Formats: sequence, structure tokens, C-alpha cells
Amino acid sequence: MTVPSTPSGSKPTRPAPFTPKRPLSVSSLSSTSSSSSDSLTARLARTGTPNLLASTKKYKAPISAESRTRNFTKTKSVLAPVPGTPVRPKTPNRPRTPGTPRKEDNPLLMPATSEMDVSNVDPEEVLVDFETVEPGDVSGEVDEAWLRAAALDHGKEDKVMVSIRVRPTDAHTAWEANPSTNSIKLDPTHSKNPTSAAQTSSFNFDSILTGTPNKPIYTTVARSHVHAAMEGYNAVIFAYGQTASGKTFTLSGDDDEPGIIPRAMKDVFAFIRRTPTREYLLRCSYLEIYNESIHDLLAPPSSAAANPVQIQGGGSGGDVVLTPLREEVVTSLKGGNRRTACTDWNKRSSRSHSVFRMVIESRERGSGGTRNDEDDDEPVSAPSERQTPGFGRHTPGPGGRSQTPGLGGPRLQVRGGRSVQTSVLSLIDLAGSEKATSDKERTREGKYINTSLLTLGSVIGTLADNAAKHKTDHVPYRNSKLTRMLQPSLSGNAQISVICTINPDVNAVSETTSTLLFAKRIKNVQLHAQKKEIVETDTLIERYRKEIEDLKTRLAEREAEAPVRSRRLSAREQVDESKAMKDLNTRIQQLTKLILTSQTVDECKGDESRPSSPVKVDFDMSPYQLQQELLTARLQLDSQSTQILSLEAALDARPPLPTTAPENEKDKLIQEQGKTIRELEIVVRGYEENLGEPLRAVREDVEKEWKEKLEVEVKKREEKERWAEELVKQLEKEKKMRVTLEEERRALAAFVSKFDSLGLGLTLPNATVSKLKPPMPTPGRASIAYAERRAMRASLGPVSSEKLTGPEGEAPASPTRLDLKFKGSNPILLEQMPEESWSDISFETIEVPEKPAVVGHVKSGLSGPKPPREVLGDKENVVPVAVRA
Ligand SMILES: Nc1ncnc2c1ncn2[C@@H]1O[C@H](COP(=O)(O)OP(=O)(O)OP(=O)(O)O)[C@@H](O)[C@H]1O
Repeated sequence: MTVPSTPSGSKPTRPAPFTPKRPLSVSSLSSTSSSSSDSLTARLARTGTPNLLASTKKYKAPISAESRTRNFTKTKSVLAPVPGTPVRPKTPNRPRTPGTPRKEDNPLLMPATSEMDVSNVDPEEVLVDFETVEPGDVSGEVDEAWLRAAALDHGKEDKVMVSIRVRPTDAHTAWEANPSTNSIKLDPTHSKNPTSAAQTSSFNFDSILTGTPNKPIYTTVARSHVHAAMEGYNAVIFAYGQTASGKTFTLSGDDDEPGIIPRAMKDVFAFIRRTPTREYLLRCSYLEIYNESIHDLLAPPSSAAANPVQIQGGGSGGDVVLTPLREEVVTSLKGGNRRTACTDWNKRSSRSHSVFRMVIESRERGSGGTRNDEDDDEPVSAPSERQTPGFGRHTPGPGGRSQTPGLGGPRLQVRGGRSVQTSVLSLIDLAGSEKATSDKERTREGKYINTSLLTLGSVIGTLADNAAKHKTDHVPYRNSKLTRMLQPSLSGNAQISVICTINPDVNAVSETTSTLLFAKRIKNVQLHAQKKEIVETDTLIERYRKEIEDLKTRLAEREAEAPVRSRRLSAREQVDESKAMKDLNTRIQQLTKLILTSQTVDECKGDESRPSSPVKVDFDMSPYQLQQELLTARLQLDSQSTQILSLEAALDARPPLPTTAPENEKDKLIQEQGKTIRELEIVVRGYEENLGEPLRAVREDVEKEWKEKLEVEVKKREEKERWAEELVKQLEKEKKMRVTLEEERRALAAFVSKFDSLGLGLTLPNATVSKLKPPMPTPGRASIAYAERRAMRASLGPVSSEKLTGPEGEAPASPTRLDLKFKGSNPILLEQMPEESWSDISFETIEVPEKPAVVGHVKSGLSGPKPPREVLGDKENVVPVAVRA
């Protein structure tokens, strides 16, 4: 094989570029006749460094299919094997995915297939764990103290880690870099603009790195992020800087100084080797953004050119989808390798962005210690992830969110309650930052515009501004391929490390200043990286239980120590202590609510018919107590249901964030809502499964106990209903009687009136006649007429008093019963009337003057002249009450 050399047109000061994705094998190197290859081979042998890592080169242009198929004879895949390269022996027990074309069937398909293409493999067959990691794939250096500290820090960093790497130079340097204070400042003598703050003040960053060795660079800026990715967080590391400032040297390195990518790969395997409890599925992809087109660098050149990668989705916090994008499974760092051509490297290397990414999926190993222990387990996916292996699996993108329906291969599945963690490690070599020039500058300086870089600057600027000023300005992610692809990461859900490489030369002051300003801005971007985990409900509950146990133990320990400790503690510390204990209690209560532990399962063993209950129910209680319990439980159930409904309603009614809201807020909202929904589901399920049954049991007991009493009560009620009906009938009759009485009253009034008109009554002064309503009854004839009327009414059927009595014997008050009130000194009228008719007429109080009434020509049995009647006013007139009523 001939290793393509750097094109003759390249700058003499620049060594050939390298890529980490196209590792160089010993065999390929030995076939090269150049002396440099020999010395490299010798160096590799000496250091024991696996050749693939030491020989990575930056890849900027797709290699031709011929050059790929010619060179490789090794048997195992390394990173992503070049399609068509027979790099791995067939695993006899691995079934071929249905529909996968065989190479021997159609040689033309060879370049388009790869055995390690994730869509062609069963993930369970290509898992990596501590037993399968080969010693050569692991970096020897393990810094235990650092590892412990790093483990504590994962997920806590909420800011982008920004480091400056100063490229060594023989020329005079314009910058004063101080690694001990992590600051850098322009030498005032080189400031072209002494009024500019950027050129006069000092910049501070997380670290200032100098020198050539790449190991300290990896340890300082990348190792924690690689570990975070292994722990389940998305991580992005990218290099930003002007052309030739050392981005590729930092990320890829060279033979002597492997960069971040090869070191990260070794670290990944070292991590797996140190983690006997988990098993991993590692998938890699590699793409390039050039001139706002995305090229899949692992796809065969012909198909890559014909099918540029498209970005879909990504709006409103949704997933970014890259399609078509090939992913290759990585099981080892050794094996068949290939060398890439660098035909037009000089033309495009500094103008393209290359993105190497690794999807890391992991889950706990089976309890027996080997990953195949539970192979007979049915794989159980979380509901949202349930999918037939080999079909339509999604492929996360560089930001950890991308999903490619129908294109990615099968994913690791939840198995036997073991949840799956997914994260993406993205390592990005950006184009030269001086390409981020505006149109105006471009036309002025004739520079090539790089939309992605330009947009990256404005996205970072807006994000930083939003974070600093608590704004929600629109972030223009969609203005470029790079920012759109990185949207999930840049909007916060990733740990980000940026290495800004600078050229300290005097003639690069303005570019370096602009790089430092970019670095300063990105430092302010807020992050909130979160682990992505697919969990089964049972696992979640089990996890809550464990946490409760743990918390209870801690609480008990604290309580036991409390008397002794409190003597030693200050007042303030005691307050803190009691707050801590309260917090522990609160958390225990929260978790208990979530899982509704089944405490009475064991108690109910003797009575199989009685369901177990999460609520303690004492069946020796009296029926009344049981009923109370039942009511309380029902109320509780109702209030919980109401709570659930109101939470659901609140969830539904939650106003969608404005489209201008920052993407990180949208992501956060979605995550919170997802969490709430999961918790509600658990609560609802808990109530349905645990509380419903015992309530039914309690109800049965109570119903049995109260059945007889209930029957008696029902009979009583029926009797009362019957009596009420009777009463209604009586009332109807009374109403009729009342009508009759009214008629009688009218007849009486008519009679009296006639009586008076015949001149049989008193002669009253004309002026007062109209005030009489009606005219006074006159004794004698009127009473006889009245008696006749009474007799007539009696013939109609008077209401007997017995008929008006209720079931208890008491007579209901009759609206027709009239009071006879007669006060005064002239009882003549009544005396003349039959006694039985008194009860039917009521008179208001009558006050008659002492003067003797003038009877006039009224024939009466009374002796002596009566004084004439005087009208004393309406209220003193005799008016039958029935009339007034
Ligand atoms: N820290 C360093 N120590 C030694 N040599 C370095 C260092 N940084 C960069 N170089 C060398 O400088 C040259 C340019 O570096 P490199 O190719 O990494 O630049 P770059 O920023 O990736 O450029 P481009 O944007 O064009 O891709 C290379 O020859 C590289 O080996």
C-alpha cells in the first residue's frame, strides 16, 4: 500500500494532517517505503502503543473505494471499518440480519456494506465489558484520586469549560500567557488599538495550556468529559481557532503526540475495564460539514456523494435527525485499519468541520457476573423504546438527541429490569475561525465565508447574552448545519469543553484577539446536562425502595448519635442538623408516596380471600370504626384522584413556551413533564393495584354488618312515605272545604247586605255607610238565615276532626279553624246566633262605646230604645275575619 503523502502544494512548515478515524496499521505502514514509516513502526514497537492510535490523521476528503479495498487484510474492526473491507471474521453464531445482502451474492454491493455497520449486527453479540477489553486498548495510567474527584463532579458543571492552548512558536510572541493564574494578556507593545479593552485587559479561563505534549491537554480539558460521557451524560469537545493554530494537532495529534480523540478511545476502554458492573455498546460515526453540506465519511464515496446527510427535526426542543448516517460498532481498538487519501486537503481542510462521535449505551451486567447469564430473559424495552430489534432503531446525533428512524441499527435494550443509559461523545475539529467572516468582510478581504462558523459565533453570543441578562432571545440554531446539529448540546444538555487554539505570533494579534473574545463569550453559556436513561417501572420502584432504606438507615444513625452530638454542636449547627433530619424525613415521605409500599402483604397470608393492602386495616375494629376507616380511605382516594386530575389538567393547561424561548428551557420543560407523567403513572397504578382491593374487603364487611339495620330503616321509611301520602290527601280535602266556607261567607255577606237594604238593620249616617265593609249583621233574621246555610253545608259533608289526625294521633292544625275573639260589651249579636255557628265566624276586637245603641225599627226581643250606632273607624268595625283573609 502506498500511504498518500501530503500534496506537494502544502505549506512546508506544516506536517501532513492526520485523522483519528482512519487508523494506520502496522502492515500498511510497513508496506510504505518511506523512512518515516520505518521509524514510526520502530517507535510503535518500542512504546507498545497500538498503532491505530499513533497513526491517526485528520481526514478531510473521502477516500476512493479502490484505495480502501486494496489495503486491508486484518481481521478485526477498529473504529469504523471502511465499507467493503473484510475486516472481521464472521461470527458463526451470529445470525445474518434478514435482508442483508451477501457480498458473494452481489459484488457490486460490497462497498455499501460492513459487518460492523450497526444495522447488520445483534447488539447483544457486540457488547464490550471489562472481560472483553484487550489490555492493549487501555491507557496504562490510572489516576485514582482524579477519578474519585471526577466522579463527584459529573453533572455538576453548569458552565462550558473553556481552555486556551497557545501554539509554541519560534517567533516573537505577542501574548503573555500565565498558566499558573490561567490568564493571558496582550503585550502592550503589540496592541494596535490601545483603547480596546480586548487588547489591553487580561483574559481568564479555566486553563491556559502551552507546549507540545498532548497528554496534559487531554487530562486537563477532555478526560472529565469523556468520563462524563461514560457515566451517561452527553459530552462535546471542540477545538476552535484560526487556521494552523493547532486544532487538529490538539484533537488528533500525530504519531508522537496522540491527540484527544485517540486518547479518549483508550480511556473509554480503560473505563470499561474498570467497571465490572456494566456492559457497553459503542457505536461510532464520522461526518464532515463542508460548504454547508454534510458528508458521511463512513459511507462509500459514491453513496455519500449521492446521498448527502440531511438534518431533520430539531424544532421546539425535538430530536435532531441525521439521515442517512452510517454507524459502526466498535469492540476493540486493534485490527484492520486503513489510510485515507488527502487529495484536496489543502483546499478544504481549514474550511470544513469534522465531527467524530461515539454513541455509548450501557446497562448493568446480569447478576451472575457474565453478560449472557440472562440471555433467556425476554428483553423488555421501556414503553417508548419498544421496537423490534433490527428494525427502525433510532440513531442519536452528535448532540445526543438525534434519531434516525429506519436507518440506525438495533439499540441496547432494557433487559431483566436493567435500565439502559445512552450518551453521546462528540469530538469536533472546526474550520479555521478566520473563516467566520461576514459577507461584508468577505467581499472586502476576498475571504471564504463559513456560514456554520459565523452562525456558531452568533448562537454562542445569544446564548451567553440570554444567560447573563436572563433573556429568552431567539437563538439562530437553524441558520447553519453545524449549529442545528449541535442544537441539543449547545442549548444545555451536554457537558461542553472548548479548546481555543491560538497562534501567539505578532502578525496574528487580531485573529487571536477574536478567538479570545469568542472563548470569553462561550464561557457564559449555561448548561444543565442530564443523564438519559431508559428505565422500567419496576426498576424505578425498586430504586425508590432502596433509597428509602438507605435514608432510613441514615436517619436512624443520626437519631442515635443526636444526644451525644448535640452537646458538641453550636446552636447554628444544631439548627442545620435538625433541618438535615427534616429533609431526610421529607424525602422518605415523598418516596413512600410514590411507591405505596405493600406493608400488609405478609399479614394477610392466612386469609387468601382477603387481598393484601398497602393501607393498614384492622379487621377487629367495630363496624362503626370500619365504616369510618372506609370513609377516610375513600376521601383519601378521592382527594388523590382530584390531585391527579388537577395535575393532569395543569399539565395540559401549561402554556407552551413561546417559540422564542431558549431551547434549553424547552428541553427542560419536556424533561420535567416526562418525569411528572411517569410519577403520576406510578401513583395511579399503585392506587389501582393496591388500594382498590382492600377497600372492597372493608366495604363487604361493613355492608354485612349493617344489612339488617338497613332493612329496618328501609321499612320505616316506606311507612312514613305512606303516611305522607295520606296527609296529602287530607290536605286536598281541606282545600275543598275551605272553598265551601268561602262560598258560605259570601252568602252570609249577601244576606246581611240584603237584610240591611230592606231597612231591617240600623240607620247609619250617609257619610259613614261607605265605610262599612260589609254592613253589620243584624241579630234575629240574619242568624236564622245563617243557620240555614250551616245546615246546607253540613249536608255537603263536613270534615270530621278524626280524619285530620296523623298516624301519631295528634290533629294537624286546620287552616279553617277560626278564632273567636270577642272583646267588648255588646254580645247581642252572638247571643242571637246559634252557638254552633260561632266557631265559623271570627271577629276582630270590637270596642263599642258605652252609649246605648239606637235600635230603631228593628224588631228585637230587647227592651228599651237602643242608642244609634256610631261609626268609630274602619279598624273598630266588625269585619268577619274570613273576608279580610
Ligand atoms: N502545540 C503544538 N505543538 C507542536 N506543534 C503544533 C502545536 N500546535 C500545532 N502544531 C503544528 O502546527 C501545524 C498546524 O496545526 P494544525 O494542523 O493542527 O492546525 P489547525 O488549526 O488544525 O489548522 P486548520 O484550521 O487548517 O485545520 C501542524 O504542523 C501542527 O503539527
